[in-house]
Amino acid sequence: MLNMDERRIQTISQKALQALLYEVSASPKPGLVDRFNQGAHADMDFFTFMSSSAALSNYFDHCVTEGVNYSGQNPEELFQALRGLGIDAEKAMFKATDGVNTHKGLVFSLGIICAAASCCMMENESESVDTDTICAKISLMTQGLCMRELTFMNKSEGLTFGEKLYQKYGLKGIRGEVESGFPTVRNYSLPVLKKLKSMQTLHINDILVQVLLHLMRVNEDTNIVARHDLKTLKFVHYYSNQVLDSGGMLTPKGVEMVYEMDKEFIRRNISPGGSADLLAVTVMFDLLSQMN
Ligand SMILES: CC(C)(COP(=O)(O)OP(=O)(O)OC[C@H]1O[C@@H](n2cnc3c(N)ncnc32)[C@H](O[C@H]2O[C@H](COP(=O)(O)OP(=O)(O)OP(=O)(O)O)[C@@H](O)[C@H]2O)[C@@H]1O)[C@@H](O)C(=O)NCCC(=O)NCCS
Ligand SMILES: Nc1ncnc2[nH]cnc12
Repeated sequence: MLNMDERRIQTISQKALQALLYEVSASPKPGLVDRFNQGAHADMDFFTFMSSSAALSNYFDHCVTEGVNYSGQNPEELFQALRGLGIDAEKAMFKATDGVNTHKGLVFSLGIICAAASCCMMENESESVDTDTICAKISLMTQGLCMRELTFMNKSEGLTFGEKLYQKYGLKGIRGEVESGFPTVRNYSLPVLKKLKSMQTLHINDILVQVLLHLMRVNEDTNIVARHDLKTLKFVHYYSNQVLDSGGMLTPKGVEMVYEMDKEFIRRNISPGGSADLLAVTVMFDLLSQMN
């Protein structure tokens, strides 16, 4: 039987599911799956993401519980306990999507955030916990991850894209983002989300697309580099800047440019999947910060 505090902590997993659903629903997202089209993806659509999200809901509950179980203990052990859950969740995702990778990045990122948030809430005996505290815990949980899995990796076969891209370009991808406590979210996208929400005139859909553009102009998205190269990543940064300079989702001209950008990305087969993931992470931190 859960007591009041534990029931409250369990709502963290609902926020993770909401973050997944908000991310895929925001439209139009250049090159990504959304309510309007499949973006630069032949093998998945909006409904694939619904199936995947539903399949992951139990996983987030388990991560929250693990965070509670490991409160007051070594954060690195909490991370190790999560990895088995993450691998099982990836299997559940692939089963629900007939083998398509919809949420691999978010299984990793949101799983860690769920566990870190519940762990911090238990340790601080508080009903809410701020983003900096959760991110500091995440850094402790994952410290040494890049060195262990990228710098001193000693396998030469069966490398994931993330591992190959580190070897080729030195990009740390999602591991670097997590180990540093999500600096791209804390420094760029979360302040933009909070500012746009405080204006109280914009629809949440347009706010989310605008936040995505801000992410796309700075994020070292290994998903783009895996399909293309560093030049294409620079092109995405440049293009996102141009659209934001015209106002993005905040002006009629900017909105026109976002639709044009979607067509151009589909034509060029560009999918900013890493930025989509960080959009969901941004939403998650915002929802957690409103929990009190
Ligand atoms: C630790 C792992 C998650 C790392 O996996 P990997 O070595 O593959 O690492 P990365 O490539 O660096 O990243 C994995 C996914 O993270 C997303 N991502 C990339 N860059 C960033 C970034 N800068 N910030 C945030 N997130 C980022 C990205 O996910 C999105 O893309 C996915 C689609 O990818 P894919 O199918 O490869 O690409 P497509 O182009 O669509 O394929 P084709 O159509 O061309 O065939 C999608 O999922 C988005 O979410 C990266 O893909 C992992 O290996 C691991 O350890 N897993 C075990 C589970 C675990 O430990 N869990 C821990 C529990 S907390
Ligand atoms: N909406 C989306 N479209 C394509 N890849 C994604 N990865 C995470 N969200 C995505």
